[in-house]
Amino acid sequence: MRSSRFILCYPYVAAVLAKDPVAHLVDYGAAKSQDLLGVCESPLCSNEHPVAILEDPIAEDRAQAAALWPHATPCARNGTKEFCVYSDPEFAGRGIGILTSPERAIEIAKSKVFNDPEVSEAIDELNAEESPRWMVAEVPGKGMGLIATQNLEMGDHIMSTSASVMIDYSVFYEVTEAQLLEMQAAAVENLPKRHRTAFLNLSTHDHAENYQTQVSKVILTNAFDIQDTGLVTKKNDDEEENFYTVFPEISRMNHDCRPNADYQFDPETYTQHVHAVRRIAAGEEITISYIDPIQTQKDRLNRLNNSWHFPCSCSACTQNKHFTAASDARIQQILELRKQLRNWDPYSQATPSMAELLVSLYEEERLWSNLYEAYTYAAIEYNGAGDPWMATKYARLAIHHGLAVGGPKDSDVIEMTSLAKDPWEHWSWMLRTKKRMNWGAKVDE
Ligand SMILES: C[S@@+](CC[C@H](N)C(=O)[O-])C[C@H]1O[C@@H](n2cnc3c(N)ncnc32)[C@H](O)[C@@H]1O
Repeated sequence: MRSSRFILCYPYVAAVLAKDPVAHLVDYGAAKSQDLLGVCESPLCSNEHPVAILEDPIAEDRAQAAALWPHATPCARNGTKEFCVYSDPEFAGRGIGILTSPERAIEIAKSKVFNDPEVSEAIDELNAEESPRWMVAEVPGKGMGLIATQNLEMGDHIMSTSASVMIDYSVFYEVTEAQLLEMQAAAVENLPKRHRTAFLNLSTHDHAENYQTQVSKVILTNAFDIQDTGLVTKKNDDEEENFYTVFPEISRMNHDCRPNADYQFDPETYTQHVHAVRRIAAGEEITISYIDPIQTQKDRLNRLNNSWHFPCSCSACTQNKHFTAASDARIQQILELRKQLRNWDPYSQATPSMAELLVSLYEEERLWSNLYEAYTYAAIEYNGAGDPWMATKYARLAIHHGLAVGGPKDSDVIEMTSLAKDPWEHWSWMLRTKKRMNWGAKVDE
């Protein structure tokens, strides 16, 4: 399962796309009121008014969070909800700024990554401001981009970096635009100079009139959507747990509908990792996809144009109409096959041959980032039909490719590791046959 996604719009206007996780999908078995106090104008934003603090339901959290973070201002408040900028200029050797509630700031400050020196030193080492594997250079028609400086193989590590600024989604719903601008700018100001410069050098897509707008446009043009990673505890289903996050070096990568690299966020280290998803030659541009690539050319172009405001010029978007029609037909068939393979009703038409076809369609479409999903479908389908050896072959391929894309904690990688270890003990063993033959029902009778 993907834990982060590149997006352009702020959450309240973004339609966030996620890739297609396989194993856990197998079904077997606005904006609110803006009634705000000014940024830190309220006595409740300061610890200097003990009477007000005693009467304030979140005073205790605010004081505790302020004690745990080197910087804990400015803040903005909406009724009983409050959000502040929590900055640690020493985090991972280059600093971080997080816009969130006092309660979540406490939880984050107490997490292992902020307390275990071994974890923080490890991130410090990973943080890639320079690398022998890539360099930043101008790419015609795209601004700056990342170029491979050596040949890379599928699965090769390209870079890992910790975040500059992380914005709790709730902030977007609860604070005014003016407050958001002020808080974002403060988070960037609190970064150490080198890191701040890397952030401010990023593309704003178009002209920015002042510093606050520049910071805001950098965030809009370069943020990743960190989703469902368990970074913070959700108290109920309505609560957001996503963070809008900038990783400056990684944000230099331009879009391609058939990219040669992919990224994954590790919540235990607050680090985003990038790996090659196919062989990349020295001198080639390193690219990622900003959108779900399993869409027809027209839908991809619309999505990039509407959300990102640039015309897609990648080879899959600019090939002639005959190749485009053939590619779109493959995409349509991929979508249809996935539907069948996900269906565990006795009347599903899914077979191992269908899964084989899915694998070859992903290959023809050069969907290297998604290929492990097709391998996962194939492994489950073969196992469901009682062929443990072909199931193991595809499980191993899924692990190999899935590690580069989703990492070791990806749900499909975990599922395939368990299948490869013992296909006969895996939940999918003979499942398709059992369903078709209604074996479970006979046993129950
Ligand atoms: C995250 S930034 C990528 C790095 C950026 N090119 C730079 O100069 O820092 C995203 C912006 O890069 C440009 N961009 C990315 N991929 C592109 C592509 N395939 N074609 C044209 N422009 C692209 C667009 O301006 C987009 O808003």
